[in-house]
Amino acid sequence: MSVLDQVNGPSDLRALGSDELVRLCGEIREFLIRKVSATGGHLGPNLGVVELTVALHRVFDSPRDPIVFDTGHQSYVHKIVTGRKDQFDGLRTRGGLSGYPCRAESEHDIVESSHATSSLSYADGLAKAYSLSGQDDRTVVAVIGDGAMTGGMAWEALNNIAAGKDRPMVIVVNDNGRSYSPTIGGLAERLGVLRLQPAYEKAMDHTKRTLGARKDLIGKAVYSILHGIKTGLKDVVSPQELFADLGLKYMGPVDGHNLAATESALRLAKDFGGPVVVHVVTRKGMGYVHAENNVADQMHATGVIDPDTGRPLSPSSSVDWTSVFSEELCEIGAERDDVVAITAAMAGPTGLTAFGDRFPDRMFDVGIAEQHAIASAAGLALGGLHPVVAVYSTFLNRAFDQLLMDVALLGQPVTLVLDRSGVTGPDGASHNGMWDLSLTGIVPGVRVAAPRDAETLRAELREAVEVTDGPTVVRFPKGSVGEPLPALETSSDGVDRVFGTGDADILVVAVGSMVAPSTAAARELRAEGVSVDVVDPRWVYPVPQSIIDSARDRRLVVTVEDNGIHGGVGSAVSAVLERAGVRVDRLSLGLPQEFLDHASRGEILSDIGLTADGIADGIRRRLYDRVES
Ligand SMILES: Cc1ncc(C[n+]2csc(CCOP(=O)(O)OP(=O)(O)O)c2C)c(N)n1
Ligand SMILES: CC(=O)[C@@H](O)[C@H](O)COP(=O)(O)O
Ligand SMILES: [Mg+2]
Repeated sequence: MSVLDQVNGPSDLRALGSDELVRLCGEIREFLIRKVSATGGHLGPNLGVVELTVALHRVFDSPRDPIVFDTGHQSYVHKIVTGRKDQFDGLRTRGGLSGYPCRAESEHDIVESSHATSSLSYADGLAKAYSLSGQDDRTVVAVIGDGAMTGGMAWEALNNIAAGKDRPMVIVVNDNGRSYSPTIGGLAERLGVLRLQPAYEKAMDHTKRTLGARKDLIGKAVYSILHGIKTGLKDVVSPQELFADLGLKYMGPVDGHNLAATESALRLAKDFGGPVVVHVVTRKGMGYVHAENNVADQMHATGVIDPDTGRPLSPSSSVDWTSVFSEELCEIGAERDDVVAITAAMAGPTGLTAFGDRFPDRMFDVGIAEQHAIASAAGLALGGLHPVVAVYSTFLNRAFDQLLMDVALLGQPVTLVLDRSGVTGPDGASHNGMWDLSLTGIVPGVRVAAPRDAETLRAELREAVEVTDGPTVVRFPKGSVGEPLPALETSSDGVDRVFGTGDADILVVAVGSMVAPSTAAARELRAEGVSVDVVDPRWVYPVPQSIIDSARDRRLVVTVEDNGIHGGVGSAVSAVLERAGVRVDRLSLGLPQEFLDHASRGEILSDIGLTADGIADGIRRRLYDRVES
């Protein structure tokens, strides 16, 4: 029987001896490689926290001592040792194990959002609650990556945590030197240099073990020389000063793959009885050569791969939205040297790597700091440039005020490119980009484009960077860009009719990725004698006048969008029609205002009815109050 077979909860970990623990960590690593290769997921981050997570659950008494994982993508080991190892075949699939902590799965899972940098705020709140309710014997534990530490909220929280000298809290900084790519900025440098001085660490450890025991002159002399080196470094790097200056105790750096060392550091920190930062140095992808050697992102997030080669089992042959954006931005960048790009630690996933390679001086990685990304873009625009900020749609939520008050209020020419708009799927509720059309819809002066295919993406991106008097947004979904959808006719204000004769009973206003299924639905309905026109506004905000004019003589005006149904394009169209005195029956099709459980994008859109059949049925129901059997 393997050691892992004996582990069905944290208490089982505490009964294991050191040899069994070494075996267990090896077995967990092999388990992760085998299982995550088959499902896809965050293989690299979880391989990096095997020993750390085992140590955490041996030292702390979860859930009494809550362990809050920041971002949560590195919580697979936590799930394995808290009784869910048998559920990994369904990882990130409908009805299967979530790829992030999930309160419904376990009492050991405290938070769920996959948005980085909120763990320390949760921890501060939990610690205050325990203090106020007389539960001072509970230690709050937060595990935050070096990448997540580049988010501003971390420093807002640390500022408050430092004031709670008597509130037990252990903040584990899991420092693997990377977000997707190497972590950037002053913090990374400070965390990094000590991390890169293993010789110093080994010398210090050796001294502590040998000479440190000697209280004579030699022992003291050698120890003080080494300590002097560390102190000497302090002007340059030492993170303990960084945290100590905030009034926080700092311990480290600790080798996060040395289980005994990590455990003893965590025990010391737990006994301290107040807030302690434990700086743990780990390696993303540890123990899997194909992850460790993956220079792009050390297998931060993989699809289904061959575990023996690390290569995708079914490499995608179709062109994806991100690649089309990446290529077009590079062409724009070659034509206009005032165009600059900003990423929030996701140059690769958002397609900005190529732009950065070609125009290194015009590419800024600001860390996981979307608020700073957009506010600094306003500064770049005020300085006469045209910044293009590429983020995942869901992360715009984090920086809405910066779009509204730092960009739009000043009418600054900033272009936001929102990748992963609409339903994303396997990453669960907090990763769906289902709020961006609602959020941007209330920004005065904003112009929002939703391309339907590669050609309209290229065109609308070019149109966006030509705008000089306010923010522009271009949003598109995850995955393949699909077949070209040519226009039959284009109105004077740029609205494309993609189906119908232009005088049909029903007008369908389809947004972006919903143009294709809406057109297929219209074809289905035409075969039943129902006349439908399908138009693509291309620029959905402000709502084009020709949409208003075209709605006047219709039996029904339908809007279809891959966005929450409240406050999106459907709401905007209804509002402008009402303001224009256009009385017409309306049907808004979109995502329910709910947190959608993880499943594939296709499964979720099908469940909701944002497919050709679903859209056709929605229209039939409105027309005849019946559904095609
Ligand atoms: C607000 C926000 N922006 C971007 C992301 C996308 N993202 C997920 S994990 C990750 C890197 C996290 O780096 P780090 O905190 O160092 O954790 P590691 O993967 O290295 O363990 C990023 C940028 C996110 N989850 N949340
Ligand atoms: C945890 C996180 O935010 C990202 O790693 C995300 O899982 C990546 O999503 P994509 O696979 O859509 O790039
Ligand atoms: Mg990291």
